[in-house]
Amino acid sequence: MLVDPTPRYQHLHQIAVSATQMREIEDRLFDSGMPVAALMEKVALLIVRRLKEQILTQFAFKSGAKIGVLVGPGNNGGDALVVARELHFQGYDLCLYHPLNQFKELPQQHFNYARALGIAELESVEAFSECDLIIDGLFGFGLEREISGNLAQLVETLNDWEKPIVSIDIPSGIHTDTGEVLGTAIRATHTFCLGLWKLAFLQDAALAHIGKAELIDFDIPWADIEAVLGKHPRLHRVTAATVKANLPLPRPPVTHKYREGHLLVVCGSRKYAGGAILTGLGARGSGVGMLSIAVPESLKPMVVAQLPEALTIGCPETAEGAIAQLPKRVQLESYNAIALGPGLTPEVPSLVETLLDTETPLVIDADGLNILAQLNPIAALAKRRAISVLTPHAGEFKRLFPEIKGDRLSAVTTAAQQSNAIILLKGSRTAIAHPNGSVWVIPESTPALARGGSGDVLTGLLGGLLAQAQTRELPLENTLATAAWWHAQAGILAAQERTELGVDAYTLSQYLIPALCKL
Ligand SMILES: NC(=O)C1=CN([C@@H]2O[C@H](COP(=O)(O)OP(=O)(O)OC[C@H]3O[C@@H](n4cnc5c(N)ncnc54)[C@H](OP(=O)(O)O)[C@@H]3O)[C@@H](O)[C@H]2O)[C@@H](O)CC1
Ligand SMILES: Nc1ncnc2c1ncn2[C@@H]1O[C@H](COP(=O)(O)OP(=O)(O)O)[C@@H](O)[C@H]1O
Ligand SMILES: [K+]
Repeated sequence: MLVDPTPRYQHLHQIAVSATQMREIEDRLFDSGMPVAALMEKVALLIVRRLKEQILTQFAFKSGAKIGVLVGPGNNGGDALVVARELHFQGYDLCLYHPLNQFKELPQQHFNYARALGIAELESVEAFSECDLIIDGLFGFGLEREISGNLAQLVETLNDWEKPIVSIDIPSGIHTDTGEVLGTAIRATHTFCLGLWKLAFLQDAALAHIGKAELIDFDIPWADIEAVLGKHPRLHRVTAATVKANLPLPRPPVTHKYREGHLLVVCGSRKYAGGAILTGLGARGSGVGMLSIAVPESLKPMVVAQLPEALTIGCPETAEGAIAQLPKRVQLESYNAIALGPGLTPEVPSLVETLLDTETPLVIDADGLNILAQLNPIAALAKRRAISVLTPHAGEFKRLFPEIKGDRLSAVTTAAQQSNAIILLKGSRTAIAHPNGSVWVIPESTPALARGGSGDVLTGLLGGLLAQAQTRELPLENTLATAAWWHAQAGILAAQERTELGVDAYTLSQYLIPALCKL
């Protein structure tokens, strides 16, 4: 079974669908006998309820407030017309604008009734300038081509006013799957996503348009979801519920430090010493049983001062102060995981080649990725027998996989399949793709993390959890998703307490444990 219907709410938030999948699921509902008009009515009433609870109270709109409704030709417009009718009955001052003259049959009926009720119809969008709130029911998941000409102008005019805009299902102009702006798109302050999360809500490209997002559950039967997505959906929205079941907690009462994972961090150079410290602090936050840190010999006293619990390995260094090689006594196979990259400098490719040759799971970041990019990454990774987790940001991703184009979710999926490695593509909505095709996305984060060093903390945290997962036999996919979710939550908590400007990478590492306590 994909889902147990009892905790519906939890499971509903762990999946997301494409426009095609949504249409297939809806068709199953209609084929089973649910009347389209009844569903539209139900959805619209749920929207009205949340509008009143959330938005109309938030902006202290009394009944009588003026609300403009932008109505499109399809069912998205139909939803908007039912919402308009209900708000009209509840005493709000409604006006409609429908820029396209044709309607599908059901929206046409709702339009006729709205007209019969005397709801005002506007000749142009300009009159919306007097509205307190605008509802966007222009296009939903049926939009397939670019918005252009007068329609595009209209959308831009609405955006320029910077009024509160509530989009129904998806901001009009956003591609439901890729999140791309098709010509132009509504910049909503709130979006009510209907039924199931659409992929666009997990794409960086759409985020500036979505505003605050909320899912409106209209009781799609699980059997229909499962029939379309399969028993094991490939796309996972990572939530607190995913994570709770996959932390290396509680620890067994009888254990010892090596049974709780031994991570080797290979990071830092004289030029970029901080990378080693931040990666070490991320690893410390993971609770890993034993932490070893290999750094250039000259950095050893600094690392000992910052991370006294770690076993610090001083390495021979180049004239520039990069690690030249690992000391011979270091047995790479004795570690449960190795995290490498932050602060290494691109100077010594042979170091990365040595690490790639091991049969120990690797987390590769930053300069580790830059070196890998020069080595023909696909060939280098194909030779590996153990797990490789690559953690590129968008720039590093391009250097590693210059041929792969397309939206973030499909690009990261392709990269994992081509390279036979796990690719964690960092960004506002970090996505982790596995060679078997499954993708895990972190749906909630904070721009406070857009700051030098936050990725280094993630590398350490990932490495530490991966090492623990190896000894505790925790599921790999869930473990990596847990690390990325936890990192984002630490950022969110730190930003709540210290503002988005108060989340430097060191501070972020100090919020890992408080974020866990909150969970
Ligand atoms: N089924 C249900 O009861 C439920 C459905 N729901 C709601 O239905 C929505 C999906 O409805 P939908 O399939 O009717 O598509 P929608 O997004 O309204 O737009 C399609 C229309 O726009 C037109 N058009 C497209 N692009 C255009 C362009 N660039 N410029 C101009 N025109 C363009 C296109 O024209 P055509 O391509 O056919 O020429 C077509 O007429 C969904 O998002 C949700 O809100 C939910 O409430 C759940 C219950
Ligand atoms: N706008 C954003 N919203 C949420 N998270 C972000 C945003 N920008 C960056 N991040 C996160 O911050 C981290 C930055 O990592 P990275 O780019 O490697 O920086 P560095 O190498 O300086 O540590 C990643 O985890 C990324 O997902
Ligand atoms: K819309």
